[in-house]
Amino acid sequence: MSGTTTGEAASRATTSALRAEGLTRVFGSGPGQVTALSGATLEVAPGELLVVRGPSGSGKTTLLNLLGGLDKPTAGRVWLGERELTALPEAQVIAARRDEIGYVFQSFGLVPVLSAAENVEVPLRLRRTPVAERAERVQAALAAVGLADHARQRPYELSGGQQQRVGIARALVADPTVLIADEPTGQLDSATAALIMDLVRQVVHERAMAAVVSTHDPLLLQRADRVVELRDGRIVDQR
Ligand SMILES: Nc1ncnc2c1ncn2[C@@H]1O[C@H](COP(=O)(O)OP(=O)(O)OP(=O)(O)O)[C@@H](O)[C@H]1O
Repeated sequence: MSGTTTGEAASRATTSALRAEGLTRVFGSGPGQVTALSGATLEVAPGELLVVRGPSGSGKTTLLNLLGGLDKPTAGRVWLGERELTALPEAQVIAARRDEIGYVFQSFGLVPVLSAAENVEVPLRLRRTPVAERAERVQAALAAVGLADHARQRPYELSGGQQQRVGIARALVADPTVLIADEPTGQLDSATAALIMDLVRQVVHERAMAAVVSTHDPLLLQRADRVVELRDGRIVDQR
């Protein structure tokens, strides 16, 4: 029989898609040193939407960048499923970002000269998905965000909400296990923001992704399965 510790580790491995322990990030050195994040511990289950809230400068972007493997912590660890992301060599971190994590950005991050479909296709090109498979997956991802009829349009021909739908389709197309979205509604009016959060919630639940979404907007908190509140780089509330 396995001991308690092994049993706990096994059950955690099966229930949490993303986990962080004691995450700390210090920028700079000397008198200008800033502790952007201090000792953040959290976990996110598959199909769970975790919203990170907090005032400007509280450390939301710093936390999301660390969880998504876009930055390295000064101290602390991140696990992606059973693998410790923070212990992997850089090439494997890049592969994990490409294969297992979808990102959505506040400013959408679309390539202006590419159509909606070509933007959504980018992660599949990076993964060297066979050409024959790509078109089908791109169309399915656009349909999932309600943009099946906008595949050929360029970003400037789409509204802000539609552009963010393209951003979400791009994040979904490679079937990641984790979704990281930093202020995905920050550039949208409140009605569009609510629709985008509803969409994020729907796809996260349908596809059993572990999602971490940051927001300033208190109205969006009701879409969360769980909320983490940051103040001055510390988690002050988790519920
Ligand atoms: N690269 C960096 N170099 C120095 N300081 C940084 C850097 N990135 C963030 N900081 C500082 O760390 C703190 C947390 O910043 P962060 O961007 O994570 O906050 P935030 O909650 O996402 O803010 P906002 O809501 O305004 O985007 C701030 O004091 C910020 O100035």
